[in-house]
Amino acid sequence: MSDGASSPETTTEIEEDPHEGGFRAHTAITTERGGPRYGEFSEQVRALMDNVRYACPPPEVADELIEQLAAINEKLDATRIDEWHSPSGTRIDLPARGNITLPPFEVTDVNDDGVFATVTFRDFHLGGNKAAHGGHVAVAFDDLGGYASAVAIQGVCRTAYLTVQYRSITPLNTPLQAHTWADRVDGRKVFTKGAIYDGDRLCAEMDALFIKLNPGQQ
Ligand SMILES: CCCCCCCC/C=C\CCCCCCCC(=O)SCCNC(=O)CCNC(=O)[C@H](O)C(C)(C)COP(=O)(O)OP(=O)(O)OC[C@H]1O[C@@H](n2cnc3c(N)ncnc32)[C@H](O)[C@@H]1OP(=O)(O)O
Repeated sequence: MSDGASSPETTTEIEEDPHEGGFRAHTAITTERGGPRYGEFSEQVRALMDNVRYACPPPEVADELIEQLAAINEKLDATRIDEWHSPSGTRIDLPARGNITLPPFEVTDVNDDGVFATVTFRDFHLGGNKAAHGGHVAVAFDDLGGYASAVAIQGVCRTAYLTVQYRSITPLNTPLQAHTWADRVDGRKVFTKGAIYDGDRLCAEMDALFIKLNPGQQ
C-alpha cells in the first residue's frame, strides 16, 4: 500500500473505538493481531478450501479427514473471540486484510483516483468451467468498493446497492487488476464504480451506492 494513502477514520487500539452500533463507524487497523504467522495460517485455510473444492476422497480417506478436521475445529473453537478483536479483516499487511472469506487481494495504491488492487480468485471461487463464481466477483467489488467509498468520505460505509456487469469470463488463479473509485459524493451517499481486468480484457464492472454510517448507527 502506498505510504501517502489517505485512509478512512481508523483506530489501532480497539479501546479507543467506542462501539455504539452494530456496524462500527471506525475500522481497526492492525498488523500484529493473530501473530507473525497469521498470514501463513490463512493461506493454509485457503489451500484447504481449494483442495476441498476438487477433492473426491475415498471413504477411508474421508474417515481420516473427518477426524482430523474435527480435531482442528475443536482447537480453533477454543481460540474464538469477538468480531471486534479478531485479526480477520484488520490485518492490512495481509491479503484481503487477513479475511479468508474474501477473494485474496493486495492493495497496490490508494490515491485520488481510487483504490487499485490485484485480486486473485482461487480454485474455491469456481463458478463453473474455469470461471469465477459471479457472487465472488461481487464480494470482491463490495469490499474494494466499500474501501474506495470509505476513503472518499472518510468513514465506514454500508452498501445500499451493488450492480455487476459481467463482461467476460473472470479467470481463476490469475492476478487480475481491480480498480474502484468514488464517482460522485452527495451528502452521505457515495456513488462508486469499479472494474476488474485481466490484462487489457475487461472482466466485470461495478456500479454501487455506499452510504456513510451515522454515528451510532446500527
Ligand atoms: C493506511 C491504511 C488504510 C487502510 C484502511 C483499511 C480500511 C478499509 C475500509 C473499509 C473496507 C471495508 C469495506 C467493507 C464493505 C462491505 C460493506 C457491506 O457489505 S455492508 C453490508 C451490506 N449492506 C447492508 O447490510 C445495508 C442494509 N441497509 C441499510 O443498512 C440501510 O438501508 C442503509 C444504511 C444503506 C441506508 O439507511 P439509512 O437509514 O442510513 O439512510 P437512508 O435515509 O435510508 O438513505 C440515505 C440516502 O440514501 C438513499 N438510498 C438508500 N438506499 C438506497 C438504495 N438502495 N438505492 C438508492 N438510494 C438509496 C436514500 O434515498 C437517502 O437519499 P437522500 O438523502 O434522501 O437523498
